[in-house]
Amino acid sequence: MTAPSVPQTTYVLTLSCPNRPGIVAAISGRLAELNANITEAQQFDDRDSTIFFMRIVFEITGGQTGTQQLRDTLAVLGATFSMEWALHDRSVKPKVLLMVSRFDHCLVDLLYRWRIGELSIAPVAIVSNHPRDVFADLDFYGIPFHHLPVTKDTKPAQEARILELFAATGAELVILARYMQVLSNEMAASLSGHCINIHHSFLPGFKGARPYHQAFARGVKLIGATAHYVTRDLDEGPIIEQDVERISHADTPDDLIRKGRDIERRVLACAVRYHIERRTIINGNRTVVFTP
Ligand SMILES: Nc1nc2c(c(=O)[nH]1)N[C@@H](CN(C=O)c1ccc(C(=O)N[C@@H](CCC(=O)O)C(=O)O)cc1)CN2
Repeated sequence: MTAPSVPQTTYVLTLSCPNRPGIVAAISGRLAELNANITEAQQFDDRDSTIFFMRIVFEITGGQTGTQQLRDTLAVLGATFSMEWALHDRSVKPKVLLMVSRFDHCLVDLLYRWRIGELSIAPVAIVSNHPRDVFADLDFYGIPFHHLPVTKDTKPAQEARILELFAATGAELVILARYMQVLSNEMAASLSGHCINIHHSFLPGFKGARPYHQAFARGVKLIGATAHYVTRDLDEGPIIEQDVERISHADTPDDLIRKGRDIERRVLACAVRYHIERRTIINGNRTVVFTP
């Protein structure tokens, strides 16, 4: 008769704290006491800010008691080292709220990656400032769609409804998949660290609403896309991922928009994956990204 299998959980621990000797030894020592098996460990010591960053993936056997004991141990470590830490059970798919305006290429790409199991998310809502019929030929696979048109007067109320939806669905990430409304300072603050935007330029170049036309007018030879955490300052948030492609004098603005779609899709998908795999830690107006 086979022994009942003890549940095994894989956790991702991310942390940051003022740098000092002994942090890694203390953490790995405590995890060893809990019979945790570390499978990945990455660290970065930011000399500029003197902050230490770390990401640890480990497996631990044992049910609920294990988790609470683990959290208690980390709380003590956190107090000892003045640590900000987050523990994520890797089997839990993060609930995600997707936002889009008229251009749906990034939304469709994310939904495809989710549907084939490449992106381990749980989409809970799609929000647009345009009506459902703008996306008439798109299948949203039963994900609730919310049409929240935004004008100068309705913006505060519509943003409040988005935050209500965020809370009611238990979402932990908002993805601006070409959502072309500037979020208010209050909205950006409420979603701080939980909202990723795809900007269709290689930031810091060509901020704002029409970057491809700006790029064409400037005559650049490379175009790009940037995924960043959203802050109150438009297109200024901590960058998670960027990519570029070479273009030529022969490319029209429409050519740039076409070539840009592919860059936007892959940059946003990559940034979302890094975020949900807890590979990103915000470091002031920058990020630490522990890439695979
Ligand atoms: N607080 C923030 N909100 C948003 C950000 C951000 O970085 N911080 N990024 C944008 C996305 N974006 C570029 O990536 C962007 C979106 C919209 C505009 C803009 O000027 N919009 C006009 C209206 C345009 C329209 O209705 O089509 C406006 O809001 O007046 C610039 C850049 C998402 N939000």
